[in-house]
Amino acid sequence: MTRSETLFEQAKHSIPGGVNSPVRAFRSVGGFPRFIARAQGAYMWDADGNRLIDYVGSWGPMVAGHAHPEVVAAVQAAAVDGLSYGAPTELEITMAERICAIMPSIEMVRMTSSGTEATMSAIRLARGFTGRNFLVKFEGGYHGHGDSLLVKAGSGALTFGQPSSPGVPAELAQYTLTLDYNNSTQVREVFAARGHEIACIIVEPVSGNMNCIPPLDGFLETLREVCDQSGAVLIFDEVMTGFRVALGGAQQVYGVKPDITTLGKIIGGGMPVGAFGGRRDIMEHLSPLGAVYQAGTLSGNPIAMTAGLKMLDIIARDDFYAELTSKTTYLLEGLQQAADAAGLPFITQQVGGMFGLFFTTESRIDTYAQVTQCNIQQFNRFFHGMLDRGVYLAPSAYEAGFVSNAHTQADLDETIAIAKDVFASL
Ligand SMILES: Cc1ncc(COP(=O)(O)O)c(C=O)c1O
Ligand SMILES: N[C@H](C=O)CCC(=O)O
Repeated sequence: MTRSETLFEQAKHSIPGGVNSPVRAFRSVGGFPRFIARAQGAYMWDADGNRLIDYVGSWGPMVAGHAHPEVVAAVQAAAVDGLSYGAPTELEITMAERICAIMPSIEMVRMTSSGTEATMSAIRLARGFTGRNFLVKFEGGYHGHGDSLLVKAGSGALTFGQPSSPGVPAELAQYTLTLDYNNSTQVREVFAARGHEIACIIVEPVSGNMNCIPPLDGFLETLREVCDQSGAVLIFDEVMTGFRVALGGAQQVYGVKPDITTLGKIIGGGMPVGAFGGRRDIMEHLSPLGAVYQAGTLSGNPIAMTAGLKMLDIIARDDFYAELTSKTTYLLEGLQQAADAAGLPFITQQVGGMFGLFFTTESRIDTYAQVTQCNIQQFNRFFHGMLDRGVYLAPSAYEAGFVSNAHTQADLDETIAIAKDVFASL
């Protein structure tokens, strides 16, 4: 057995499924997860010493590469001043002001310790603000594991066959209305019938938890319109897309302004962080100003704020996103050519530094139903072929992939050359 296999067996005795987050267990693709010993730039090294070119990037946060020297130095310097105070700091003001400057739809923001907390808190706030109970989400959309949001959810919830988790009371789940992503007609119909009961729509503006699916023209605009007409709150869950598809997130790319935005991943520079923010008149309903309660012992943690602020410095530099986007495009064009040469039905989709790989005869994928029709077995064989040769892709056909600016031309070329071999072997 390899060291990773041995560790996995050991882990299963004391950690449910051997992992602290289900997708890591590789159940969707089969085999055993690689236990990671260290990471630097575009690479991770597993417990057996294998170097892996990484296109997961801790599920998004590592947009500038692993262990970026500036982030590491900032964290080391901050740590000697204390790890947590449970009292306000100037760093938190700097972080809030930076977020508000980057995303003009955000007038006030509150930090949390995870994306899940951010989305849970955002929907509670929307319910408290509107006095309504129902929320709209989209099938295959994943917004963390808050009860109201674990209904027909994406990501690991989808691949483990339990998109609607046991443990979520039916009485609560009934308030979650789940519609089809990219289906504007259905959204209009539901709002025409029940708009007065709906507190909010929560949407991944680019869907990244059922592979990578950009919004169709007019879809996000329709969400904005029905919310304006009904008084519902429009929540863009940009935990994944924020600072990933562009500095200002999907709302910058598509020019649609949400009422509330949820953030996470990149904003923590690799530390556990989330945030939610938006219109001042809504945010002022939060405790201690307003009656909607929300709190966190480690919220605004000084080390996390330091890492996140350094990350914001790095990604705000000239051409960061032009470079990230062109690297991603280069990779995907290379993969497409390699698949074409092998005669395989395969397409890719991309928004900024985020991408999707689909084994399909379709020319594009716009819906959850289409994703489920893709050749998942072929993806799984591709995944293992790449992994065996040193390329680490997301271990599921229902996850997006991520490029970082630490990926060099040589890394991308190496990945494409490996993919040529693997496609030919499928
Ligand atoms: C779009 C989206 N929202 C929310 C979350 C939840 O974030 P976290 O895993 O930090 O709780 C995730 C990722 O897991 C996500 O991709
Ligand atoms: N798709 C999820 C995050 O975006 C995967 C991360 C996890 O659940 O561990």
